[in-house]
Amino acid sequence: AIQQILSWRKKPESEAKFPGPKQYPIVGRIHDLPRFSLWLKFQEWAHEHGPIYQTRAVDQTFIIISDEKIAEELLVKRGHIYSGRPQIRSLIDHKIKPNYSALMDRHDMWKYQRKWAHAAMAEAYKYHFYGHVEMEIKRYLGLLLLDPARFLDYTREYCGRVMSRLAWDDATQGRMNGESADTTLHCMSVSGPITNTVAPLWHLPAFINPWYNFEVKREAEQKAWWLNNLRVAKHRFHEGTLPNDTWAWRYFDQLVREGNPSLEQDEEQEVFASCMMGFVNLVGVVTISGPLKFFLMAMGLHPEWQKKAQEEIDRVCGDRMPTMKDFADLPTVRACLKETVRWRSGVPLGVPHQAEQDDEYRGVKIKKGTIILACEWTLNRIPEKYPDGDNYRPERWLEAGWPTYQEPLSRYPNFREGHGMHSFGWGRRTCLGQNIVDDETFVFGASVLWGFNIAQKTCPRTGKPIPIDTQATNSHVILEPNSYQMAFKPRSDERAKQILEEYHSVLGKLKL
Ligand code: HEM
Repeated sequence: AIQQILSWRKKPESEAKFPGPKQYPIVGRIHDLPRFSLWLKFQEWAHEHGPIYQTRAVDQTFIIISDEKIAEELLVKRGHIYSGRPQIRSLIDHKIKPNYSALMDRHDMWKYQRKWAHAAMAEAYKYHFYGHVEMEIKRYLGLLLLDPARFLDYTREYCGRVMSRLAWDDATQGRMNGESADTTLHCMSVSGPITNTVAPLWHLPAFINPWYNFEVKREAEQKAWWLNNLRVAKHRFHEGTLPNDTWAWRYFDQLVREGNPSLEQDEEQEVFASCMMGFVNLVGVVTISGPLKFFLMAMGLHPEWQKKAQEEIDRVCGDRMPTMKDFADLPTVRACLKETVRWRSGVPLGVPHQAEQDDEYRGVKIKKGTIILACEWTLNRIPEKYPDGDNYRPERWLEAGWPTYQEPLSRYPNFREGHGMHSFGWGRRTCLGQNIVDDETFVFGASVLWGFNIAQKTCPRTGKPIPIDTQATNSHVILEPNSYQMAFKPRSDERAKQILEEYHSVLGKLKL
């Protein structure tokens, strides 16, 4: 507070500023920032103050961008300035530790981990993730048939299993992977521990600080779990039983090629490697399960689009289950998925960037340390690019005349290129998961719609559909919708039989 009062006295009156909401002494505008659905407040302010505005929470300045061009100018063209990450109060030293690739500052460790993960992902994409996505979907459909009420659980587990299979050849860790991701996301979100908003509480001494103690335990358990997985995988590599389509195998093979055939490493090196793989593994779960849960919701609420996609699938695949080979022929399925991620963003605030040095933009000085947020929720509702942005309109990707329409439809829309790629962030920090998002969501969407009709559940008392609040989420940085109900019915007895047969055919091959 004293620092602020002194800086007000020093500040020349005329210093140019971006517009923004009225700021109050000391608090700035922290008092009316909601902990849940914060993006709605940012959207409201964007309508009031324009595509770039600034606000303050105590002594931290934020610049909020709601325009693609401005975001590109700052976060891409000036990526050498705006690619840091801000401190999240309730995580410990995440800017420098190996277990937080996406939350580190840009230093050599970040560069190494990012390069490694990018190469591993690109290699696996060449082989469409070695068929694991298609194997896991057969398990998922079987479970959906047997126990449809648990569809939300199974959806997250499907995503966790694909990642754990790719990382360590151990899909059984998929459930734990999802839970661990969820807790980590809670701890790093404004909707999480109160210490993320009332930061001074974080500095209470450890013996009366439940938030700090929780975080120390959470982080230690997660790191120990990752390290154990690495060591098990190393043991299996030595034995010759670790499949070569895992990231762990790729890493050990690299060590061998670098002249370390015995894979001797000290603990620090092992921790580094286990965190590098563990983090990619972890970040790939909820990022995909959130959009998939919203996709099922959208299909239940928009039977007309469900029907269009099913007619397309039936025309192309008939009685066989869809696979990645059908990608080019199922644009309606892809449009429904792409529109889901636009309509209900999985990362609605974007991931914050931080200015690494002083800069000036449009005549306004931006200080080192300023946090820049390109608000994804607002970007997805810019009327010129996304007309009728509040509504679910997959036709914007399918029909000429819409600003986001792109040809050929055998290629667009997708999650790797073309319009709407701002969902995956900006410049040097762009998401590394686009390839797997493309495959995993496509196989999921096409297969579920091939096998099932999805409808809102009816209340047995009123006879009316049970309402779904499509905006109710956990408000994490990467979010999932709150629990909701939906009815799944196999589209025919024949399809149900096929789903069960396919389920049995993979049981022996999958780790359960
Ligand atoms: C629809 C799903 C997904 C969306 C919308 C999404 C979105 C994002 C966004 C907005 C960022 C921050 C970019 C920035 O700071 O400008 C990000 C970063 C990242 N994403 Fe994703 N993501 C998705 C799926 C995935 C998956 C499946 C993986 C991995 C398997 C992944 C791995 C990463 C990593 C490693 C980063 C950190 C990059 C860095 O800081 O250097 N993402 N993602």
